[in-house]
Amino acid sequence: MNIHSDKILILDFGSQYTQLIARRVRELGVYCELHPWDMTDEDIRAFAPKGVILSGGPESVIEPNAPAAPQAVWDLNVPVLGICYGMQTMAAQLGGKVDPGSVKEFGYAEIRAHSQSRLLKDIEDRVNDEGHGLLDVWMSHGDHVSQLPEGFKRIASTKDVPIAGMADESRNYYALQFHPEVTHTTQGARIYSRFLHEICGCGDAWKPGRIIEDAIETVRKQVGTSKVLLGLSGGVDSSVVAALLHKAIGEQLTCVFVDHGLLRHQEGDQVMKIFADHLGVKVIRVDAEERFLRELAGVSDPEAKRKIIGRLFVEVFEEESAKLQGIDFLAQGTIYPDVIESAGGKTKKAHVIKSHHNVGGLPERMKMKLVEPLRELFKDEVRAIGVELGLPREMVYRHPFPGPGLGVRILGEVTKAAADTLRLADHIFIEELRRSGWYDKTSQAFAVFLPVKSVGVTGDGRRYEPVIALRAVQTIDFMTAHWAHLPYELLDVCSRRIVNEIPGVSRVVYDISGKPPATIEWE
Ligand SMILES: Nc1ncnc2c1ncn2[C@@H]1O[C@H](COP(=O)(O)OP(=O)(O)OP(=O)(O)O)[C@@H](O)[C@H]1O
Ligand SMILES: O=c1[nH]c(=O)c2[nH+]cn([C@@H]3O[C@H](COP(=O)(O)O)[C@@H](O)[C@H]3O)c2[nH]1
Ligand SMILES: NC(=O)CC[C@H](N)C(=O)O
Ligand SMILES: [Mg+2]
Repeated sequence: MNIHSDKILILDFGSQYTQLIARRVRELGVYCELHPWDMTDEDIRAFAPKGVILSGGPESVIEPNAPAAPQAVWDLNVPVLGICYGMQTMAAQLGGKVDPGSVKEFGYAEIRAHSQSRLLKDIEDRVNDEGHGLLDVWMSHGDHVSQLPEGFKRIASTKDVPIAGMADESRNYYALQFHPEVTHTTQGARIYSRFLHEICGCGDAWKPGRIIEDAIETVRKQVGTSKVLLGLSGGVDSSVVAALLHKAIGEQLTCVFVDHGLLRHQEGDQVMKIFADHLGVKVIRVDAEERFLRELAGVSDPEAKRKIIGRLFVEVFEEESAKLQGIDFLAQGTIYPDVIESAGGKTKKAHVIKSHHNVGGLPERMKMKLVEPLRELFKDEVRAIGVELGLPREMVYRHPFPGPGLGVRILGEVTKAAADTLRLADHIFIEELRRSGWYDKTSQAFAVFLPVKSVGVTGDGRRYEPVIALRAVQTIDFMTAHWAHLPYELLDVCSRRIVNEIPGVSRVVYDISGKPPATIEWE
């Protein structure tokens, strides 16, 4: 069976949890795609899902012109599951009624499951005296369904909301006011499994091993006997693409790894060791440190620095591909959140906060076709595939590292001396995070070089040297982030080691800014 043959369509009404729904569905072995709620009827029919999930959302169905599910959803003759707003719009569209509640439910709630529902049958945390199942769930709503549509029965209630779940089993329509996709809803995965596997009849073919087989087949068909070029950074996404393409097309793949002198401690050697030595991948290491540093000399504006680095990346790639000749394809590590975000981005009028370096500007000018084997995958799936392909865990689970590297972590002008100092400080910080078990509890952590001098005293001597700032954040999608509350003892060890082991540092500070208002990188 094809891994894409059983697929679920998730229509996004703007909930904070929509991506989480998609991840839960994927974890249960079912392929799904997430599309905006106003997807056209034609596209929905063409997608041919085995079931549809309507997400939650911030709007109220009571307002005029509130978002609604397209007609095709009701005409497809497949099961539909409405979550929160999805339940409310289902009720409103099929002839029921939704009212603003006098009691709003945010957070924990206890659900009482009502008898005979195919969706919730025997799924419970506890049973009450009358034999009804009770579930601990997570709620986040103001409105509620006050009158069931024709043909529906109530399948769940809370003490404040009489209709917290409903179903029309003859048509396979189900709806829940709570969010089964969040981990606080302890039976959430079982509820989704019931919907996907039993009600929609989906299999569980979407698994790392099968995804790899499928991707290999697709790449081979697409590429034929042509040559493919991949920019390999040693980061998670491009590393997994390299391992996958190596398996799919072997010698037809050439990777270009640009050592711009702004990499982490011994990173260049590590990348070469893993890919060229162990995995036998063809990797060209371009030593471009001098060129990058020369062009960056005297430049201190963050955007100007980013633009220079971006341009140099493109130049290096162009030069290398010209040398190789006959390259028809450019491989990229585009992943599903990139696709979702750039689709949403078309209508958004966002400010440019910082221009992320982008190898995506390359293909059109180089007339190469794109190979993007990770386009459908979330980061956790990319990681699972990386492990399956035999990449070392440390590489697959490492924190992301921006393309411009230390260039945006040395504030102001970038110099070799600053890069060397920062590399050492960063290395100490990461080493201590790993030692203490905090590396895996943070999403990204690094050191920043601040070119302000401050006075210190070591032994009996005076120091007048720059400052190192440490930053560690916890985040799911890197769009918002909390600063990590690292233990004082850990910060203490890092601070002492950095000042003792690196002569060019007088002082260490810890960044306690969230995003927003700050960004994760300092420039
Ligand atoms: N030093 C480099 N040499 C060659 N290509 C690079 C380099 N740095 C970045 N790239 C290219 O830019 C792309 C985007 O970088 P990005 O940091 O977003 O992804 P990544 O490095 O693959 O993974 P991660 O997000 O885990 O760091 C990479 O996939 C890679 O193709
Ligand atoms: O490949 C990249 N090229 C870039 O130019 C770039 N700038 C920021 N980042 C990474 O993006 C995430 C969010 O960072 P900010 O909060 O600083 O915008 C964080 O994970 C950053 O490390 C980049 N990644
Ligand atoms: N999380 C949701 O989907 C909320 C739905 C709707 N906005 C309400 O407040 O009831
Ligand atoms: Mg990277």
